[in-house]
Amino acid sequence: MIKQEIIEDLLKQVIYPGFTKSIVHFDFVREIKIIEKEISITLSIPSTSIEIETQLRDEITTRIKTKTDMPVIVKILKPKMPKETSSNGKNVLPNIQNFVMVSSGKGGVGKSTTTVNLAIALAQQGKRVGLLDADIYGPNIPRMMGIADIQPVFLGKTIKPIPAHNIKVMSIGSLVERGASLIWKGAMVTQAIEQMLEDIEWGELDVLLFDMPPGTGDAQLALAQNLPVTAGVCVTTPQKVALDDTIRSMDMFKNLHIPIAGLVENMSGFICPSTSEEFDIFGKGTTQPLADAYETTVLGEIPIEPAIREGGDSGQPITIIAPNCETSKRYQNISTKLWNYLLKVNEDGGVNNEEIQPTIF
Ligand SMILES: Nc1ncnc2c1ncn2[C@@H]1O[C@H](COP(=O)(O)OP(=O)(O)OP(=O)(O)O)[C@@H](O)[C@H]1O
Repeated sequence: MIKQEIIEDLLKQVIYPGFTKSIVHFDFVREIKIIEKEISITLSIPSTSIEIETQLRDEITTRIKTKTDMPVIVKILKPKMPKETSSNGKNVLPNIQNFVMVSSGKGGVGKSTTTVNLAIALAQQGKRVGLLDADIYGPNIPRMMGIADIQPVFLGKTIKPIPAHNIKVMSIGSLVERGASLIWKGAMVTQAIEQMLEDIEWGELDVLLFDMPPGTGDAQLALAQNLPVTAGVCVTTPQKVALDDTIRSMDMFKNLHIPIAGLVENMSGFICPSTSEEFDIFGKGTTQPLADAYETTVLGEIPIEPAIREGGDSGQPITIIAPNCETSKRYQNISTKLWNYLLKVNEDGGVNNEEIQPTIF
C-alpha cells in the first residue's frame, strides 16, 4: 500500500493555479486518508472558480496515478459564492466602499506613478486606502512603494497586503516569479485577476485603487465583472500622438459602464528644479477637448519633474518626501476631486455591473 509521505510529496508538486507555490505550501491540504483500497484527499481552497477546482482535481489524480493504481477521491471545499443581488450585479469585495480603476491608453505615460501618488494623497486625507497592482505585464508598484524586497505573508488560505506609506498594497509582481507574467494571456489573465480579488485579505477600506495594465484588455473586463467599479481615471500625456490611445481607454470605461471621474494630464509642462519656473514642453492643455467630448473633467495637470521619477525609483514618492511642494499639492487636489466624485456616484445610487456579466449559454 502506498505510504502517506509519498502522497504528501506528490502534493507538494501541485502548484496552485495562477501562483508559483504548491497547495501544501499554501496550507490548502486538509486531510489525506488511505482507507483500504482508496485514497481520499480533502483540500480547502479560497477560490470559487470551477476551472481551478477541475485543474487541481486533475493534477492531483494524475500525479498520484504515477505511483499507485488505487482509486483517488479528491474533495475540494470552496468558499460560498459571494452575495450577488439582481440590483447591484456582482461584488466580491463587499467590505470596500469604492473601487477606482486607473487606466491609460498606452504604457509609459505615468499611470503607476499617478496611482501611487493619488493613493498616498487619499491616505494623507484620512481615508483607508488599498492599492492593487494589477499590471500583470509590468508590475512596478512594489518598487515605487519601497516594498520590492518584502514577501507577502500567507494566512492559511489568504494573503495579507503589505503596509507601505499608510496604504495596504498588493501586487501581482509580489505573487508571481519575475518575468512569468509576460507570457500570460486571455483566460489566464482573467483567472489571475479573479484570484487576486478573492485571495487578498483587505479588511475594510474606503477606497481600493487598481493600477491596470495599459490598454483595454481582459484584466479590465475581469475586474469590472467582479466589482462595481465606482470610477475610472484615465492618465494621459499632452502629446497629440497619445490621443487615439486615450480615446480607446475612455471608450473602454463607457463600454464597461464605469463612471469616468476624469483625466489626469501627466508630464504636462516642466518645473525647473532650480528656479521652480514652469516650461511647456510637449504642449499643455490638449486633454481638455477630450474631457469635454466624454462629458468629464481634467482632474489635474502634473508636470514633468525629476523628483517624481526619483521618488518612484527610491520607493519614497514625491507626496511622501515633499508633501508641500507644488506637484504634491496638485496630487492632493486631484485626489480631493476624485473623492468628491466617488461620493457623488454613491449618492446617485452607486454602480451596477449587471449588464457586463458573462453570458452563460
Ligand atoms: N510627471 C513625471 N515627471 C517625471 N517622471 C515621471 C512622471 N511621471 C512618470 N514619470 C516616470 O516615467 C516612467 C514611467 O512611469 P510609470 O511607470 O508610472 O508609467 P506607466 O504608465 O505606469 O507605465 P507602464 O504601464 O508601462 O508600466 C517612470 O520612470 C516614472 O518615474
